[in-house]
Amino acid sequence: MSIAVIGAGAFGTALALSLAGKTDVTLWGRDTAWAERRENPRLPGIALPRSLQVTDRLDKIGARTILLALPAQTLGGFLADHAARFDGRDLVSCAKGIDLVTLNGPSALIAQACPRSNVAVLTGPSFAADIARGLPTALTLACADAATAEHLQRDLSTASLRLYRTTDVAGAELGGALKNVIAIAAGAAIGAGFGDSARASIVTRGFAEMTRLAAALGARPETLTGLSGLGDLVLTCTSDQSRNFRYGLALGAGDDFAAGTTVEGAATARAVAALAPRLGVELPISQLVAGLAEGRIAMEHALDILLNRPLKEE
Ligand SMILES: NC(=O)C1=CN([C@@H]2O[C@H](COP(=O)(O)OP(=O)(O)OC[C@H]3O[C@@H](n4cnc5c(N)ncnc54)[C@H](OP(=O)(O)O)[C@@H]3O)[C@@H](O)[C@H]2O)C=CC1
Ligand SMILES: O=C(CO)COP(=O)(O)O
Repeated sequence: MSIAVIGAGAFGTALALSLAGKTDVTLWGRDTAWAERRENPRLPGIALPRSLQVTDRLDKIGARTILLALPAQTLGGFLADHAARFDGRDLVSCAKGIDLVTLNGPSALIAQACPRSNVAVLTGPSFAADIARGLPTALTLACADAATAEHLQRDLSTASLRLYRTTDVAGAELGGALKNVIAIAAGAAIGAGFGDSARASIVTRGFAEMTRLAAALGARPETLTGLSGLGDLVLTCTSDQSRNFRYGLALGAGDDFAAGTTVEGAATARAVAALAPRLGVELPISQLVAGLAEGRIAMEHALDILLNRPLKEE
C-alpha cells in the first residue's frame, strides 16, 4: 500500500508524517524548498523522517490512495488543472469548508472533477500540531461506498489515529466545514469580553444551526452529533490552537489578524449565508459571522442582532 498527500500545509504534512510510520507516503507541495531541512515552516518544530518522501512533481505521485489536504477555496482551481491525473484513484478530502464559487463541499468538487474515483472525507477533531506530535485522537472517515469506507478506515488508522467510518459523506463534511463558522463566533464572543456563558450559548445554538443546514442539504442529523460535528465543534470553539477561533478573538477585540492565515470559516460563512435563503433555513449566527467577515456588520452591533431576534421555542 502507498499513500500520497496533496498539499504540504500544516495538516497535509501532519497526516503524511503520521501515516509514514505505517506505510510508504509521498507528500506533494507546490513549494518544497524546505524539504532538505526536513522541517516545514507550516509545521514548525517538527522533524520529518527521511522515510517521508517530499516532492513538488505531481507526475511522481503513483499511489492508489490520495489525500487532498488543500484549503477548500483553492481546491476547485487545483482540480481544474490536475484532476485528470487522479481520476480513478481513491480520493480522500481533508478540507473543511464550502466552496464559495459553487456552494459545494470539497467532496462534490472532487467527484465532479474525477467521476471514476471513489471519494471519501477524513474529518474530526485534529489539530495538525497534535497529530504531528503523535498525540491521540479519533476521526471520521466517510465514503458512500461502504467497502471503500472499510478499506480506507483500515489504511488510514494509525497507532494514534482511531478512525470511525460512516457512509454519510454530506453529514461528515458539513460538520467539519460549519464548525469553523461557529468557532469564529465563539472566538468573537470571548474577544469582545462577553464571557464563557455567551460562548456556551453560541456553541449550542451554533450546533442547532449546523444540524439544520446539514439536514437541509441531505445529511443525517445524527452524524452531526459525532466526531466530525460536535467533536470538532467543541475542540475548535475552546482552543486557541484554532485559527478560526483566534480570528474570531481578533474580530471581537478589534485587533489585527495575520493576513495569509488559513481561516476556512470566513469564506464558508459567506457560502452558508448564500445557501440559507435558497434552502429556507434560519442561520442567524452564521449569517452574522458572514457580515462580520465581510465588514458589513460592526462588532458593536453583533450582540443586539442576536439578542433582539423574536423570542421562540428552543
Ligand atoms: N491545520 C489544522 O490543524 C487542520 C487543518 N484542516 C484542514 O486542512 C485544510 C488545509 O489546511 P492547512 O494545512 O492547515 O493549511 P495551511 O495554511 O497550513 O497550508 C495551506 C497549504 O495549501 C497550499 N496551497 C494553497 N493553495 C494552493 C494551490 N492552489 N495549489 C497547491 N497548493 C496550495 C499552500 O501552499 P504554499 O505554502 O505554497 O502557499 C500550503 O502548503 C483546510 O481545509 C483545513 O481546514 C483540517 C484539520 C486540521
Ligand atoms: O479543524 C481543525 C481541528 O480539527 C483546525 O481548526 P483551525 O483551522 O481553526 O485551526
